[in-house]
Amino acid sequence: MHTKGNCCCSFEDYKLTTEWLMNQTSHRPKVAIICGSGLGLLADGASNKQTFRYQDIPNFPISTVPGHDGCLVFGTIEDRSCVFMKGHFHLYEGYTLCQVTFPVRIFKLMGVELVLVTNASGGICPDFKVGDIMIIKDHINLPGFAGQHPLCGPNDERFGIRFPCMSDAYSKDMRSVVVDISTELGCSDFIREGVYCMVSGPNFETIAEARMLWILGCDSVGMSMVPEVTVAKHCGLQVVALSLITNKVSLDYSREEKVNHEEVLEICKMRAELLQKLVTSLISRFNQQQIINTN
Ligand SMILES: O=P(O)(O)O[C@@H]1C[C@H](O)[C@@H](CO)O1
Ligand SMILES: Nc1nc2[nH]cnc2c(=O)[nH]1
Repeated sequence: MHTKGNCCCSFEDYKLTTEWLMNQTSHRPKVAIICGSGLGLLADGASNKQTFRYQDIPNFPISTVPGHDGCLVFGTIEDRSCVFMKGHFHLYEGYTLCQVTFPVRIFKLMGVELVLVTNASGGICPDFKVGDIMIIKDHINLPGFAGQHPLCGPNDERFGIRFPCMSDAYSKDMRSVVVDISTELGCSDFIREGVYCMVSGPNFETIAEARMLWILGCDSVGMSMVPEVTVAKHCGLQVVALSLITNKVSLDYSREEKVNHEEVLEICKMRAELLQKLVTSLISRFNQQQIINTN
């Protein structure tokens, strides 16, 4: 890869990877699903699967975090060709934001129209319970405030404009479809809506940090997704994002619980089946043209 300002990938890098993948598969996905920590199981329901390990794909970073399998799976759900990222990339792994978001631009060049993101996060809103699924309605890009932003550096107009609008990053129509689906599936008790804040990690929050985030309007906190969503929105993709609340973030010095990654993965396992049903139904609605291009 070449270095261009803050960006380490050129348009040719993106093109080369896209062409390599398109030459290996006959799938032409319109939907990409980015599976967060421990949520790679979401790909298991697909048929006609074709799997590529990240290390075998030109220019692709590799996953270094437990719970992130590190492979790209093409498959069919409800007659719709999809591509799943089993594992995504994080700043705390030492990747640049250009590497973290590399796959999103590959999806764009492949012809993807909708990116469905799942992740794990800690619940800050005191009403949230472990195992709740938060439909993300907005985010706070905390690393972005400090210049760790995936769109810093020369802007490539082939992907999008210099100053993209982010006030509608998470499609309102799609969010209401998720609410409808959760009612049909009888799981609306677990469904919340809220604001996700990205921190770089890798440590979980101090109590003072958690209190600050709550005052700032954050309902949950995690270490991913915002760069991918920003790049997806920049290049005109629709986005829907679901965050699994895997732990409650402590706002109180008297609380004894200590969060750890194993607990995060355990809760992901517990909710993987429900998330899979939600994701499948969402793809099928997309398939029925109910929510396509209505952003
Ligand atoms: O990769 P995601 O954002 O789903 O997972 C969160 C953030 C860290 O990677 C990990 C910490 O347990 O969970
Ligand atoms: N930053 C952060 N990321 C998480 N991912 C899962 N839980 C948490 C959490 O409590 N804090």
